[in-house]
Amino acid sequence: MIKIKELSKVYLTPSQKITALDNVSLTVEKGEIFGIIGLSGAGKSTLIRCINMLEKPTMGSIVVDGQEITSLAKRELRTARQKIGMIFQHFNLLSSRTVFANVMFPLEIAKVPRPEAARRARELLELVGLADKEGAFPSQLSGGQKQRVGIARALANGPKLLLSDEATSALDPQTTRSILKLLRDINRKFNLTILLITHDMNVIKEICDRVAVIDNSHIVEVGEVLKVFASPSSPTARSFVNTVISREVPAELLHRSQVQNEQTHVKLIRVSFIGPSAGAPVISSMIRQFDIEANILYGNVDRIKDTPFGNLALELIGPPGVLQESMDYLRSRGLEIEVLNNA
Ligand SMILES: Nc1ncnc2c1ncn2[C@@H]1O[C@H](COP(=O)(O)OP(=O)(O)OP(=O)(O)O)[C@@H](O)[C@H]1O
Repeated sequence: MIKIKELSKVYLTPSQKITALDNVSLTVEKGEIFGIIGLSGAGKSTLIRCINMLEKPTMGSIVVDGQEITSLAKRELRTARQKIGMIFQHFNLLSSRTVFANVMFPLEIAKVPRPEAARRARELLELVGLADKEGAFPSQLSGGQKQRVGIARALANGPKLLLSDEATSALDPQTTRSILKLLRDINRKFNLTILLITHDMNVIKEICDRVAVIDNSHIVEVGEVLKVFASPSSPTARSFVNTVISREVPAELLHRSQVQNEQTHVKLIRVSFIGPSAGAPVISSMIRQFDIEANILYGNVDRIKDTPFGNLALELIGPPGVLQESMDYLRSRGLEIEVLNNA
């Protein structure tokens, strides 16, 4: 649905040259919810504005739904934009228009005949759960309701792609969850591709299929959300994952000696497991099979989208060869293992 190749964006200000995106390549598949996460200033908004054709890239190519958008003429640009819906952090509703008239707005611009436009606007308000608010003005709505209007408006022209620019950042956690659930329902119902940018790893965890981590104008990691949570490979991804799930092992445990004596070593490992194959039976069968001692230091089970995701820190004590065999065994059963006291 989106193919970005070697995209760069440099802003020229009177005093300096700012590279907001540097050689970014990325593919978003049709029907997926793709999240881009990064700290403030990383380049997220610039990326979404390039995809939305609000910003012209300095270099590189962006293909949306088979069409190269970086070289479109004005008229083609208008038509291409109608295939892309967008929702915003601060909703961007027209305050002088009612809820109904806000949803009608893009349909008026697209010159859809009024009866058809009105039917579509009402259908969309029904879809977002605001059928009873069509005569209200934005100032009479809560934040969550305003974003629902924003979503209805973004869907008015039947876009193939929905872009979300920090759409839940101004909302409380409960409202955030309800808006994310609505986005997921819409994604499933219409097989609509959603690209969202956020600085909140909870948003990624809640609804995204894949995530790209952007740091300092570069994409530093891309992968399935479960995979990135289980084994983040870049320091930036690791610190985002740590904001959501506790993966920290107390320093005093990390610095304990690895060697009790020649025959008895200590390995501190982190085990991650994904899906219904909970880790516990695998761990207990490891303990039965190998002559080692295993102490659980901490453990938790979380959910990423609908999939259970567990994290366990274990201290394994035994002969070095047997420790290695037991870790190989865990890996052979599909668990991710990270040795924490390798120093
Ligand atoms: N119009 C502009 N002119 C000059 N510099 C800009 C412009 N827009 C963005 N920048 C700069 O480009 C870099 C990336 O900004 P961008 O807004 O894309 O980051 P971001 O990840 O979206 O941050 P935030 O989460 O704070 O919105 C920053 O250094 C920013 O100051």
